[in-house]
Amino acid sequence: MLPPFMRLNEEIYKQFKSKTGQIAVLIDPEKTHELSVLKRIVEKSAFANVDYFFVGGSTVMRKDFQNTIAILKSLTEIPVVMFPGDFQQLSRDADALLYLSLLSGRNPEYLIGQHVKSAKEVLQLNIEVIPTAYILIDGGTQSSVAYVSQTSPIPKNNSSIALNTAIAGILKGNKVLYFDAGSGAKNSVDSSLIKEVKEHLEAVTIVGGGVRTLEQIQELEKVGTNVIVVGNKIEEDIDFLLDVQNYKQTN
Ligand SMILES: CC(C)=CCC/C(C)=C/CC/C(C)=C/CC/C(C)=C/COP(=O)(O)OP(=O)(O)O
Ligand SMILES: O=P(O)(O)OC[C@@H](O)CO
Ligand SMILES: [Mg+2]
Repeated sequence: MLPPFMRLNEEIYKQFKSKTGQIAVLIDPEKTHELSVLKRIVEKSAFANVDYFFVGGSTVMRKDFQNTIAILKSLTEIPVVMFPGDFQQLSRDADALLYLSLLSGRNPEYLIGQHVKSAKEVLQLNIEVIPTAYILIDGGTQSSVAYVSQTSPIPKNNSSIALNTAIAGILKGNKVLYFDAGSGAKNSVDSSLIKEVKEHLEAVTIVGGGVRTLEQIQELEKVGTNVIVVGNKIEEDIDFLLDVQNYKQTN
């Protein structure tokens, strides 16, 4: 028998693939789980034509994670995608799960351990599962993900390791490449890396970490990034979504 998610029609994956320059707002349920705050974010995101909500964090309790997703689903039609920091961060209310393997690291716990611990639960969620090569690139500050996973990111100036990791990720069957400079990164992922990756692979690309300006979004869109993730900037300044609205209208 096929696992249930294989019978689903890859709706979110197809949507990722369909366009470049899509925007995902990252909600970290550890900081943002109150109805009133989520309501404000949802309203402004809908106005800005945001494409997805990603939900996750490096240290989130299951209860906050599941409540946050349930609230988002009750407020909006914008797809809600799980971006889990660990195997506790699962909910059956979401639209899809980024099934992350932390390929930039060499910690077996984040390559297979977390997956084994949650395998049956994931199968029973009966939602779209998107195998994702998760690749950390040095963003100039130690990121929570690097700390929590006890791994080192790929050095920023070594595009050859990053490219080879991406190729290996696709050869291993991942369908999406997520390059992350880490939450609150000083330097976001260089568009030149994405350009190089796109010259070798047709894969869907997601980029996040330290994206705080429309110029960065535009640069990343220009080289073919499918989804650009913005977290901290919106936590600090929700009106950045007005700029996003402007950007979306003119691009
Ligand atoms: C198999 C399942 C269910 C999960 C996989 C779990 C794995 C392998 C995760 C990869 C490593 C990891 C810890 C990813 C975290 C991704 C994430 C949600 C980052 C957001 O970081 P923040 O939590 O916003 O950072 P701050 O704590 O600085 O806010
Ligand atoms: O919070 P920021 O810096 O936007 O980072 C987003 C995300 O990709 C981190 O995992
Ligand atoms: Mg965060």
